Amino acid sequence: MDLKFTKMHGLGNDFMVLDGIRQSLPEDGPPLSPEAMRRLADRHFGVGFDQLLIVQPPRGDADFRYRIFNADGSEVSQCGNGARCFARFVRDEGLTNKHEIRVETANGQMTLRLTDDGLVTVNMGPPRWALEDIPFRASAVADTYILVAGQNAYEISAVGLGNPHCVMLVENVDTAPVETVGPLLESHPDFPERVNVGFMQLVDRSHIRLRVFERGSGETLACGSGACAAVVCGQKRGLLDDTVEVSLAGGTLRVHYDGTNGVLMTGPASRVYDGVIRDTSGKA
Ligand SMILES: N[C@H](CCC[C@H](N)C(=O)O)C(=O)O
Repeated sequence: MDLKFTKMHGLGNDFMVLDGIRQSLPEDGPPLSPEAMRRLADRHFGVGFDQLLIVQPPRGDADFRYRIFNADGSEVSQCGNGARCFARFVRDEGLTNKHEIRVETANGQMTLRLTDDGLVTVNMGPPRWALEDIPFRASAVADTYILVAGQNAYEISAVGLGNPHCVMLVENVDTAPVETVGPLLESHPDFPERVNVGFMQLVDRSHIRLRVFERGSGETLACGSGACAAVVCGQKRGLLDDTVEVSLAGGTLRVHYDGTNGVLMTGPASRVYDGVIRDTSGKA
């Protein structure tokens, strides 16, 4: 079965986008076997991607259904950079002529707005601080927690943006222990569904630098939900203003949250090429 796809990225966080409207994909469950997805995610044996995104017809009153799989084959319910690419894809493909698009995810609805400057603003919904909504095992909700891992203790904040995030402050992201502490905390037992791990450097009250070790994909060049998580955690600690520029390895996102409505994330969405998978067994 040939499978058409489009390769896209949001600030270098890259995606394989499958059109589940004009080609038939399973209504639920993975579109391919987890081993086939992992193979296709490989940057030598496959297409190479951080996440696989699926565009599907809505089940309720939204415009589309939006599903997300990490490079390790795990299905998740949020991807901020992917949401911008989703909006760009459905517009470019003529699947909608709307500028404001409502998508349903496993976590509820999100609104994506394409603006005339070619950027996309995603309303990521409100931050979830309740422990069971992250999910995170702690004795009570707090601004920061001490997470013991290996021989060390780390001061982190924890928040849900439709997916779980922990965020720590670092002096300089360039020297942050992302490669070692990232995987250690990603699978920490206090995060029963694992967690995305953000390393945040404060530049000033309206500018941070950020690196994210993503659950199920490793360090990425950018993480949209991670940028939102870092900003709201910084705000909760009284360190950041309502609108913050987030500088990531792949570029800059703008995040706005003033305690009302939802967390608004604005940035670009790029289309790279279209392709066809001839062999979806994952053995090619
Ligand atoms: N790795 C994430 C999903 C992708 C998030 C990221 N690519 C974004 O832009 O938000 C998770 O397992 O929750």
